[in-house]
Amino acid sequence: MGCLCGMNPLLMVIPRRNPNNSLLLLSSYTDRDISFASCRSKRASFAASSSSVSMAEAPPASCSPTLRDICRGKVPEHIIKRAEEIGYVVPTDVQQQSLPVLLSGRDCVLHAQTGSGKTLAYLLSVFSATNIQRSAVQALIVVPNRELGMQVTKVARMLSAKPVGFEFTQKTCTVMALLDGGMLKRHKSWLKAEPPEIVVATIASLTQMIEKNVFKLDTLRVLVIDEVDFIFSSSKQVYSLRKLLTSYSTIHTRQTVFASASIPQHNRFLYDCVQQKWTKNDVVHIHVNPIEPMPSRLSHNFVVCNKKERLHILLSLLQRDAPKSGIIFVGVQSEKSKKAGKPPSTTLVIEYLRESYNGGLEALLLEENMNFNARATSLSLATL
Ligand SMILES: Nc1ncnc2c1ncn2[C@@H]1O[C@H](COP(=O)(O)OP(=O)(O)OP(=O)(O)O)[C@@H](O)[C@H]1O
Repeated sequence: MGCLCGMNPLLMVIPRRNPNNSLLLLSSYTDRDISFASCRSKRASFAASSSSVSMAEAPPASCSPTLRDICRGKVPEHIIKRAEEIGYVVPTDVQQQSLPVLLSGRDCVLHAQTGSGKTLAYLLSVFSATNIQRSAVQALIVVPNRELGMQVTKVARMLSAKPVGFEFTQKTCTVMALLDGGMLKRHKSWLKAEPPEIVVATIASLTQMIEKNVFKLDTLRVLVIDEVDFIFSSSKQVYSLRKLLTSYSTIHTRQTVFASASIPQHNRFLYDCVQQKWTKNDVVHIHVNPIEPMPSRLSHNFVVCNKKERLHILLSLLQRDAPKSGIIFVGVQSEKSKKAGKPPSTTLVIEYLRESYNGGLEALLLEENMNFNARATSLSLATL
């Protein structure tokens, strides 16, 4: 990696010899609520990941199935429509590989990095198994903490809302969040009076409700354990989780889904799943390997130069290393320059490189001094 510094760090290029070159920056997005533009970038990075599940070779990108293609006939039409409305059209790698398995009703271990789209994959499966005509808890999603629970609930509620202009007379699916610190009293009466179809719960709140006999899991059709590694690493939660998996409900009447970014000793975990009767014998492990966040070796070079030379030095570095892609950090435009009606620094850099650089380069331009979220939403991609 080459880095060129003037008075402030300014420019960074990632040379061709780094096999993950264009992925370094993209793989750093982990925020769940980033804009769709950055989600798309993120998904671009998934193309390089691989899976351990043996499936028919993925079709070429041009004829890759859409989420609608995969979910047609299995997931209710209003949910598919709503997903499209939100912007979920093209499946991520993990969704493409797991949805056929999940929608067939088989037990599944979803093992893919944070932000790869596991939540949407299991939620679509939950909606496919939920019968809206039946007022009973049919799906339970267990999360390690309140924060994750709130995020999952939000996505589930977003998906179950009525799509714009959709002719729909029946009621929509109800999603209850049973999270630590919540108003459990109110939930208690809600659960008794009109049971929701989907419950998102932390293991502590859930156990409390089950032990107080407020609700039973005999109508359960899908059980999802999200961030399973986290739950299993906490001795407080593990006892209740084991009970949930084997005593409060049974593998014979439910589909079981485990999701996690990391599952240490995953072969051992899969073995335990079957041995301990947490899942059925034919559980499928969908493993989408994480992209190496960094190459194994980094070399950091920098050039000290004065302000006027910066663009010229950047050009020399590009010509020397001929990178396929690069991240260019650009100084923020000064108020004086803005008032003078000059174009922003990002435009100047792109224009200069377009005119002077002959090699092909996919460049991401980032303005310095931005916080993470501002960077995620303001990334401008230029192909030179
Ligand atoms: N098919 C899709 N198209 C567009 N955006 C998507 C798609 N699937 C997921 N996303 C977006 O990608 C982001 C990450 O997805 P998600 O939260 O499902 O990942 P995850 O694998 O469950 O992450 P974690 O390990 O943190 O639970 C979210 O902002 C989500 O809205």
